Amino acid sequence: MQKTMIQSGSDELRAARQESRRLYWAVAVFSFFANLLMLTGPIYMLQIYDRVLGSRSVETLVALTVLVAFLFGIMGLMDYARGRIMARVGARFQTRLDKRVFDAVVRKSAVQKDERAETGLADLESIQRLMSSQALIAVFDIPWTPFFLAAILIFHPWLGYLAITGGAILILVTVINQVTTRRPMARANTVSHQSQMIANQLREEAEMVQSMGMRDAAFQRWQKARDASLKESIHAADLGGTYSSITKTFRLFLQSAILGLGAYLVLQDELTPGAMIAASILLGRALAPIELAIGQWPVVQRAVRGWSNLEILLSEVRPEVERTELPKPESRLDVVQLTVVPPGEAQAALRVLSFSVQPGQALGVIGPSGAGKSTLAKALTGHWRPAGGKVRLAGASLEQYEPEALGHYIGYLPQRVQLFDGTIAENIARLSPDPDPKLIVSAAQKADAHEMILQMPDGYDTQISASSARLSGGQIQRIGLARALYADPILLILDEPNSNLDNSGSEALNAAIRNMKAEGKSVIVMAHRPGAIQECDTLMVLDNGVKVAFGPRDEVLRERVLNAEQIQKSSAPGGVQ
Ligand SMILES: Nc1ncnc2c1ncn2[C@@H]1O[C@H](COP(=O)(O)OP(=O)(O)OP(=O)(O)O)[C@@H](O)[C@H]1O
Repeated sequence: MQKTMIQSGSDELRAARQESRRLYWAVAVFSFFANLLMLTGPIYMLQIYDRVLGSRSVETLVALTVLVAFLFGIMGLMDYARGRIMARVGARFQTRLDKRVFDAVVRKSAVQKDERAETGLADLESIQRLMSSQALIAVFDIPWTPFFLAAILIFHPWLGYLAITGGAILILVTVINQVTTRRPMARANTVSHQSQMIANQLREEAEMVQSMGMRDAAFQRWQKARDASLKESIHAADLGGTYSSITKTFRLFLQSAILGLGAYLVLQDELTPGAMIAASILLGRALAPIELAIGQWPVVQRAVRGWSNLEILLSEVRPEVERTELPKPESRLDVVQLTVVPPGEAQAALRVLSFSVQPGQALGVIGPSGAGKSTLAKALTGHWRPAGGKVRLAGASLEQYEPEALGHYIGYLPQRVQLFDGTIAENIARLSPDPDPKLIVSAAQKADAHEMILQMPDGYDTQISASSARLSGGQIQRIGLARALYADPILLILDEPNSNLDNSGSEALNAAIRNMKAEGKSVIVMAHRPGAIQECDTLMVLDNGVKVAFGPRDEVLRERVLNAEQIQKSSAPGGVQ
């Protein structure tokens, strides 16, 4: 994606980060004092070797040690305080963006399966982890590295040169580490995510996998992805581990080397023993943040990847604009020259389709498989945006309504009903945190699900799972219908509503449609089975995304029967040419 195109997402992330500006300053101040107090150790050593050992004064030793203990105590407190602040900076960043990223993930996934949307929430968490990690604290310590190196330089130029060269080598290793491990780590992450996805899908469809004897084949498929993931992560871990071992060993060697060089300079009378020890401690301090950054590199890289994914996701899914609240509309639907192209497809699934549904009317939409019925349902619920034309509800196009409100005005029963982990009541109430029991029961009664629910072990409070293992297809469809009716919609869109219903279920469905009509509301039914269009006043026939017939139900049906007879006659031997 072009840099300019991800600008808005990038701005949003930066703005969220900027909100903790004051806390960063606080961390910087604490880091200043913590690092300043880091000098306690070297100064203590200087005093011990060059003063106490020379004067043999126990009082000085005790006084110095008490002072040092106090200063180390303060340093510990500073370090503890900045750690706590950074943990809160990370938490604040995540909380600030949780809703925005969650909305973007849901909105993006509702339209199309998208890898960035799949990892969106984990991406946000990875940034939070980095913000709360030692790696970010190291960022506040790194500016002190030159300062510590300069202090060594003051003790003796040779020691300074050795320290600077050592530091430069470590930084070089860090950069090489960054460059060489970025790709393998990203790859390891992608394949691990893929294998996880395969496992999830197989688990969700466990019943089918088991009953169709697919377990071995499924295992092999998963194992292939798992092996690839393992191979990549071993490769990434090997690389990362190599760099971390090199730096660790090199740093230890450097610490001895500086002591060796210091001892040589002491022998040459160019340095005091205290300065030799102090230089070694200072070197350790100077290089600690670099080593820490290398050790925490996977956290850094994951967060960097998370940041750039979120930049793109948030740029693609812009924040919802504030809309002027419209009154609850009357149930008049006008579809004008509607063209819909399914996401990721080049070809339109619905082409220049126009029709109207008046309050109190029910429209049936029929047509062969792939004709565009479900596509129409998705466009009418505002789920898929039109590539051309408009869908108007009481004169206003769907985009003018606030999406949450639109979800209440339009009740939708999708072709494949998916329930959530929770009670039946919570499912009917669309997971509302403040459900209305009267509305739940009334919706269930309208969907003829009330008696069925009462027969469940805990009635409305029966726990069901997303896989709906304890419910039959028809029961799921009835609960789905109750859910569609819960918010007292003015327009009901039913996609193959009776595919799993028995006779009494179909009758209840027709009663619900009749009820809606009597209340002056409208209904659109996408159907294969004639039972579902029994209550429809008008009928539309779709074929290959185009309206081929529209009119009063019986007229359209008669015409179709006549057409079919004519086609039959014409194809019969000796028929019309
Ligand atoms: N999510 C999608 N992504 C890409 N193309 C899609 C998607 N959903 C539907 N299509 C395409 O749109 C066209 C219409 O499909 P649609 O599901 O609307 O048909 P339908 O009339 O509901 O069929 P059925 O009666 O079998 O449910 C088909 O060619 C299909 O391939």
